[in-house]
Amino acid sequence: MEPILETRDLTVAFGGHTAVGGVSVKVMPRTFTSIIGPNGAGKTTFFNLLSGQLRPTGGQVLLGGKDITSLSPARRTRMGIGRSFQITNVFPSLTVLENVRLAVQAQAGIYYKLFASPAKYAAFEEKAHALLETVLLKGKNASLAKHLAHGEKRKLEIAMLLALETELLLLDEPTAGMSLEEVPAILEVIRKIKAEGNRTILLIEHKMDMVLDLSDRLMVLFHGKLLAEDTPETIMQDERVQSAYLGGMYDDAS
Ligand SMILES: Nc1ncnc2c1ncn2[C@@H]1O[C@H](COP(=O)(O)OP(=O)(O)OP(=O)(O)O)[C@@H](O)[C@H]1O
Repeated sequence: MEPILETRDLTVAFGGHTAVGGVSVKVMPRTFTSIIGPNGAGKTTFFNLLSGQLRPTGGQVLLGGKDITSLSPARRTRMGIGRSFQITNVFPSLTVLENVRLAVQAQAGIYYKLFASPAKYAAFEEKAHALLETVLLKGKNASLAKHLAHGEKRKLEIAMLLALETELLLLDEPTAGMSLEEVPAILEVIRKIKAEGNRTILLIEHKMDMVLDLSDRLMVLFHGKLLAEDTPETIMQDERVQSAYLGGMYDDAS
């Protein structure tokens, strides 16, 4: 099987500082890969290189075997890379359902005509309902987005990301800023998306219990370099990873 995503010697330097250095990985379709590493290891920068927010100073990004290194973020989204912050806006004064319906409409290419036709409108709304069910936010359909709790807002963002229907999902710390009580709900949402089985998911996450629960593969970034890439079992026994742990790699974990 061909990898859906591949990086070859991917590198970006800011001034004299190499934030991501020579990272070569292959991600197989419909797998779940978590990217771990301490603060400043280059995880978000690596995502920026995949989604096109940043251009590398060296190396390549390939999607389905095609070199996409010079393509814009919008082109990459159309080709199948979805990243949560690419959603331009959660409209705070619209309801949860309206926000997701607009994301569904945008994916269908209907931006300006709010009511294209009653049949289409009903189909968009039905899809929005289904997405809200996936992210366990159905009870909040009628709430205004601005009234959601932080964890619920993240769920809304995930529903809007799913509306893009990209095969690849880049999730950058979906539990960031959440209270401990909110974390299990997000874990359940991600588990559910994984169980649907039709996506390739890359997750940046510090919460190791969550990472071990979800991942088929782990990538460990350390000072911008790929320290290891393997199954969670092998990674957890890897001496280099262990010494990185002992060296305080996860001091910041919560
Ligand atoms: N636009 C930029 N200009 C200069 N330096 C940058 C830029 N973006 C990232 N860096 C630097 O690159 C390094 C990697 O940062 P990055 O945010 O990718 O780390 P991270 O692994 O995602 O960390 P965290 O876990 O804290 O989110 C850091 O030293 C950061 O300061």
